[in-house]
Amino acid sequence: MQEIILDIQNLHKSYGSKMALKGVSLQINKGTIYGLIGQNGAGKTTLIRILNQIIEADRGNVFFNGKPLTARDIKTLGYLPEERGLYKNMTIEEQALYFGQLKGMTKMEAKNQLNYWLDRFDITTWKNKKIQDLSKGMAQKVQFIITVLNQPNLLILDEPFSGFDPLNAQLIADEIKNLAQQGTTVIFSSHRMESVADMCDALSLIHNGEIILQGSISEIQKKYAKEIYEIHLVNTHKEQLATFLNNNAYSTLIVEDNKQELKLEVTKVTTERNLLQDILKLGELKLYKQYIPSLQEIFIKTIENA
Ligand SMILES: Nc1ncnc2c1ncn2[C@@H]1O[C@H](COP(=O)(O)OP(=O)(O)OP(=O)(O)O)[C@@H](O)[C@H]1O
Repeated sequence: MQEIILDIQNLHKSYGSKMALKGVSLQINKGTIYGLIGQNGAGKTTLIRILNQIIEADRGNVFFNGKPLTARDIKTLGYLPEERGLYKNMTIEEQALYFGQLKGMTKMEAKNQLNYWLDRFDITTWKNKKIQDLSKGMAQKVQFIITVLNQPNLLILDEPFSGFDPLNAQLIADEIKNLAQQGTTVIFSSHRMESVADMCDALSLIHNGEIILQGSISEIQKKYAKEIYEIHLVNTHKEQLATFLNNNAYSTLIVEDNKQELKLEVTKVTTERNLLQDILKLGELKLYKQYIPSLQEIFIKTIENA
């Protein structure tokens, strides 16, 4: 059975009259990568700041490993904030020792972990470089190392790929997946919806402080895939087509009608009718395919309908 590591119940948070979170609840299983997705201003950072205890919720509960989340748990968290915070005048090693010790590591533990990661990324020669001498992407890599240095149980990453070129973004993505495989639970927050499908096992889509879509990626895709069909027909019977279009059992969009071929996108509104039988009356079938929308399409439609 899956073990729930984080149980967030009915969180509310307002800034003055602005309600940033309006009753957010979600559960995250241990060792999974969980996406927090939403447009700018949706409430993602507010939720993350509550988890990191930078701010307090007005109402609601957070349970970590079955117990209320407290300041003690901070040492077992890793947080990569959207606004990165490294000391420009410190060397990478000084930085690692400083942040490692803040998280309760000994100097030796911090050094060992730093060496492990520098070696893993093949950048051992960087150890005594100052942050001010690094490129933006190099500094991002160091920030990632600092975040995972204490081998956190829960890793919270806010837009982890911003500032990385595609190659380095892939490198970091692989490391995140690797950590999850070893048992680290990862919260991955992003407004870039396309990067989520590849990374996450499950997600919550937040819109105006509320969760409007939630579940595992496969559940979400299955749910949306069920009802939509891509259909191409030739030699269409116009009258029967008109009847079909007016049939309440389907919502039909004509994608293209180029005389030779009619392309339809049909959504089943009820399960009572047999779509294939109905379609076969309309003409000669060239394509009948269940349409699986991309996550990004699902998100955009869900937000539009919210
Ligand atoms: N300190 C604050 N004071 C007042 N309003 C705030 C404050 N922080 C956030 N907000 C408001 O709360 C809402 C949620 O903001 P939040 O930063 O949580 O969104 P987000 O999903 O992280 O957005 P982004 O993707 O742009 O980082 C927004 O309307 C924002 O303007």
